[in-house]
Amino acid sequence: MTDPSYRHQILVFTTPLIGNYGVPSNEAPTDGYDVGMMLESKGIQCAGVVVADVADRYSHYQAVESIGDWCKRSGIPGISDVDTRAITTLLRDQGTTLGRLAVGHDALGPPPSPADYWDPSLDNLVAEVSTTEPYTLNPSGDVNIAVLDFGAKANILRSLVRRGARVTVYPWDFDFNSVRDEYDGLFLTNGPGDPKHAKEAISNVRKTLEEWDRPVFGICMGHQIIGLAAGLDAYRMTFGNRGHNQPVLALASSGSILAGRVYVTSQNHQYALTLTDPFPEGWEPFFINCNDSSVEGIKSTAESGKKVWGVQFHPESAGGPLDTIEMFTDFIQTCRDDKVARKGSGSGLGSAFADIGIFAAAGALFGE
Ligand SMILES: NC(=O)CC[C@H](N)C(=O)O
Repeated sequence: MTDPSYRHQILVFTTPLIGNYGVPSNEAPTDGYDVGMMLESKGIQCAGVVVADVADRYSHYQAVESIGDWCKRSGIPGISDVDTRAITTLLRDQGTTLGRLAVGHDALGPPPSPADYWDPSLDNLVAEVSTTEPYTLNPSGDVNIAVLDFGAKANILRSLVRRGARVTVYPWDFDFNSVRDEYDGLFLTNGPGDPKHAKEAISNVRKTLEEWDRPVFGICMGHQIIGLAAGLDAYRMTFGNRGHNQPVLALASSGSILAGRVYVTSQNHQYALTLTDPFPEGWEPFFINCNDSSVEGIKSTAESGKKVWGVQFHPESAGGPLDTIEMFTDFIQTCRDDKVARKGSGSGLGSAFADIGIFAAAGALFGE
């Protein structure tokens, strides 16, 4: 509910009982990074919630209020005691659709005309959720990472900072090219809506990809922006991919140590990059979704001399499986090795991201 990529969406929960753990406080971050402790952003981002059975009585040692009180305090409507199985069946047949919440007379009266609905996908939602001012987290970090904020989930920022990075977050339309030489790497975040609306970001990132050879990593919207900047197209999916159990295959052709294995991932997206053959020069597909064969990742080819990766899924997955969390470790380590190599004190460091072995330290997967 607090993932900014869900901005303006009504969420229908398929789990029948919602709210029994209550809602935790996001205040007083004890991790010191000032992105909040628990939630994925400062508050509820979705437009409404639909649940079968809402728990008014909650029980969890970290809970401070019920989901009902939280929604009320946030001005977000919720509806319960509806048959979410029937709604899910409908959505699974016709795909994601425009909708409204109505009770009493409103629900019984004549349905609104299509013109009464606002389609959020027609607007640039990124501009609504991005930071308006740059800010820096962990100023003493040893590797300098710039983040373009399309609606960042807090756990992306936590995942960068926890690995020792100094992180400066810029508004979505900031031209990173004006400061790029100060940075060891660029990160592009997730974000809501149709990626094609973020035109300024696409053209800025295109320039970066053409002229800069330091590491770039993008997640979800960030991956779509990299793809559009690289010359791929994007389309609106009928169903989108959501939930915490989306299987993705690392393609054998990617030449990566990950190749040929399937990872379970957390996802929330409605748009996807179009799979073309051939891919634009200098690029190759990295991951493919095992359920619907959609593009789940792209990377720069070894021959291109670049170190750029985009993944449609969420390696930072809060909550969700941690199969791919080490992509953050490898991104930061690649930036660090690259920095050392640039300073001339490295010897053969800066090996390609995908070859370091995302899963080399299997134990670390469980240490996160
Ligand atoms: N989580 C995301 O970044 C979503 C990306 C984009 N808004 C989509 O729906 O495809």
